[in-house]
Amino acid sequence: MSTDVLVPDVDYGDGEHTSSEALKKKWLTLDPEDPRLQAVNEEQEFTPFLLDYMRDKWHVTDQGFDYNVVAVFGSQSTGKSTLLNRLFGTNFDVMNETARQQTTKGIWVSKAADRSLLVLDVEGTDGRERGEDQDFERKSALFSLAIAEVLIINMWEHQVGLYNGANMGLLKTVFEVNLQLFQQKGSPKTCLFFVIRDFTGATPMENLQATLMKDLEKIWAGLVKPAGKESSSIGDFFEFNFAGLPHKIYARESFEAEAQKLKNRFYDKQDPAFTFKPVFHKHIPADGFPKFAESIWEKIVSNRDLDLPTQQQLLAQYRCDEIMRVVYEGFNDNIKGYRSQLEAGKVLEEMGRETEQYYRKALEAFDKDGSRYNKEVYEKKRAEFVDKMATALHVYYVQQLRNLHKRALNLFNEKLTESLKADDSDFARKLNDAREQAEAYYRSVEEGTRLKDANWSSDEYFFQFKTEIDEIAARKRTEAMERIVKSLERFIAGNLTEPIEVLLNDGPIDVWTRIIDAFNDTIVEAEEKLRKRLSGFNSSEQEVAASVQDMKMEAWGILQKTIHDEFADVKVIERLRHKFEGKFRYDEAGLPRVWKPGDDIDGQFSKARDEADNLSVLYSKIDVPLSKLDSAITEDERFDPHSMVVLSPAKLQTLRDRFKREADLLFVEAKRSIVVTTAKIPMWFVVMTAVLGWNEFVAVLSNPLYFLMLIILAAVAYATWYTGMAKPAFNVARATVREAAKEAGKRLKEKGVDVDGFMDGSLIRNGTTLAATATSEGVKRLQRELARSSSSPAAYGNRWPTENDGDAVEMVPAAGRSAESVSGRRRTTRENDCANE
Ligand SMILES: Nc1nc2c(ncn2[C@@H]2O[C@H](COP(=O)(O)OP(=O)(O)OP(=O)(O)O)[C@@H](O)[C@H]2O)c(=O)[nH]1
Repeated sequence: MSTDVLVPDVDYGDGEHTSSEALKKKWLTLDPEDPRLQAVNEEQEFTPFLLDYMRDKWHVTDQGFDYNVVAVFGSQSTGKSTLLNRLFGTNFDVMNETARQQTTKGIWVSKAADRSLLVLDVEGTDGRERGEDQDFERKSALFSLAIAEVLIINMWEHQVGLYNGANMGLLKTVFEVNLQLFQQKGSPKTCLFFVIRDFTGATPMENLQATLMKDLEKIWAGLVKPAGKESSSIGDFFEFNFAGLPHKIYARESFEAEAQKLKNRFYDKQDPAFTFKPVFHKHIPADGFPKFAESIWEKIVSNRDLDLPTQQQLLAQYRCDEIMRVVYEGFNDNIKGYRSQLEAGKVLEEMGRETEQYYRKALEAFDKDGSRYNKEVYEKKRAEFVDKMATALHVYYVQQLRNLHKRALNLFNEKLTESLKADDSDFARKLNDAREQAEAYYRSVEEGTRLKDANWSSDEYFFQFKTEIDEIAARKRTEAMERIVKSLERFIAGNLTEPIEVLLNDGPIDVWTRIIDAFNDTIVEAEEKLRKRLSGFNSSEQEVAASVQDMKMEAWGILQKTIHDEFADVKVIERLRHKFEGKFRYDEAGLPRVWKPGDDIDGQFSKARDEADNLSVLYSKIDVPLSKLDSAITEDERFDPHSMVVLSPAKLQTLRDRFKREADLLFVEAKRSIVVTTAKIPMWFVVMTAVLGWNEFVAVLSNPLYFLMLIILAAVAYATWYTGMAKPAFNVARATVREAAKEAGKRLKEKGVDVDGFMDGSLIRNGTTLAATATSEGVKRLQRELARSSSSPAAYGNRWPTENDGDAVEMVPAAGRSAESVSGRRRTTRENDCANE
């Protein structure tokens, strides 16, 4: 992870804003090749480039706590810069010997060669240029004390023992401020490293050291200490090191040798006198150092209370926020691609595994940098960070659950439909299998998507999912049961339709008993089938009983419908006529009757008619006791006792009337057939023909030519009849005769002969000579019969004619086909009459 952080605009200390861009512009005169940086300029402004230098030029920001800070203090032109350059390989400006002017202005910072060590070269104290103004040296001392682990106090040997020359006044300030800055127990100590320049050795170092310590103790004793720190010693807050450096010019070799030894104390960790002890470290992570240093300086400059622990906490907050922001950006870049896919309704099965990785990586990166800061702040910020990432992921989790919900439901639907494709058997097991698969899929994707650290609950979503599965299952179950019932309905209908039709056609006296028996047998069988099929539904006995009950009522409905269909008007009339004709038109042997004069047509008619009428009465209702029906049907509230009535009385009467009209026609037909038969060949005509034509008959038989012609004519007649050409031939002949007659009539008329009677044409129009040959007596009988039979239903007021009704009846028109038929026959009769006349 990168901890690259731009110089912020906000001072985290108290919210005071700094325009870093403006500041940067002002500072842009920097030489990019210069490895040094002026941290604080003469106007007491802090550089906006410290982070850039530390990160890009010195590469220190990623060092965590593995870096050190050293600052040098001392009077002006005491060789401080020379010392730092010699010890740390820096290139701070060194005073020109000839000018003897102050060279270091403000505070400069550079990185030591070959080591993560920041070196601060501080403007010399007692400077001629600043005169009596000690403000800057106090501020710079405070600043150095706050951020540096080691303060090198640079002084000439001859200054030891002098209050001002040894900077004792400044040190007093340092001690006082230190007491405020590092009040808390366990706060880091600071190392005060006294380097005695131009050390001659005349006074042993131990003596110089003792003198200095005596002066320092004296200053410490004179300090007003804060409450709780009254008895604290100087050693509680500082450690002291001492070193002497011979004259740089007059004892060059010794200077170099001692300088090398001194360098080792800053570089060599194995050196027992190694300066940078962990206890001196200020615990500011390298990446937070620029901001920390800046905020400290701003506090100092603005003369506000400088509470270092608070500053450290604030820095921790600031840095943790910064780290969080940077890390979260990377995390968000990784996960944002899922959004569009989820919104498109996809189920991303790998998303959970991947987001978990991104989450772990981000947390690791945050921990790496954030954990170096104040623990309390870091942990708080970490929790915030975890929450932030989890919140972002939870949105995806919920969307995933929504998509998953649909996908798993589809899966359930598909599985169930597929398994029920063959049949509905084992419905409960198939349902359970499909449900288990869908739920397992839901669970596995849900678990895979859930962030391990989060305690998200999917219970509500899962409950909703299960509820919908239940709804689908219930629907599928209903559908499957409906299919079973449907197939049973087909079975019931198939079992009932034909037997009912046959029974109704036969019309035995116990027709209803037999129909109900067939019905009862069918529902017993259907119940058995239903129970068997429902056994795969894991239904309770109560549910099964309810289904059986429904099935029985359904069966009852089917029976009624079947009966209803069978009792359509046409069918009832057909059956009655069938019954009637069976008795009236056929004899006991089943042969068609040929009515002859003297036959008891009326008797047969009455008998057949009564039988048919009885049948219509039998049909009128399902004539069985209710007890014969399954009590489950008769006791059901849906059962209507009126459903036993097949034909309402009014309907029955209408049908009877219609049938009677048809029966009447048959009766008339029968009567007419006798008239026709009778009218066909009158006996006297036969006798007269035999008598008058005896000679011709004998002549034909005795003459071979005539006889041959007779045979030929007979053969032609037979062939014509046999090939079905008789009627066409007859029509042709009739048309020819008619035309010939017309022609003849026309010619006769032209010659003045009256031919109207001849042109009447009734003989020809009737197409039969039989009517012409019928006797007027026969025709009169036919007329009587027609008049009597045609008028019977209306004339007798819907009752059958009796012996007393007499012949004189009123003619009434009959409806429908019967009426046409009757009127047609009336016409025929009138025409016959005309012919006879
Ligand atoms: N006598 C003596 N002179 C030294 C020593 N080291 C450096 N000088 C000289 O002292 C003069 C000042 O040196 P600087 O290193 O510039 O001193 P400084 O304390 O950094 O000066 P400012 O930054 O102006 O405060 C230079 O002319 C050096 O040559 C030393 O050990 N002894």
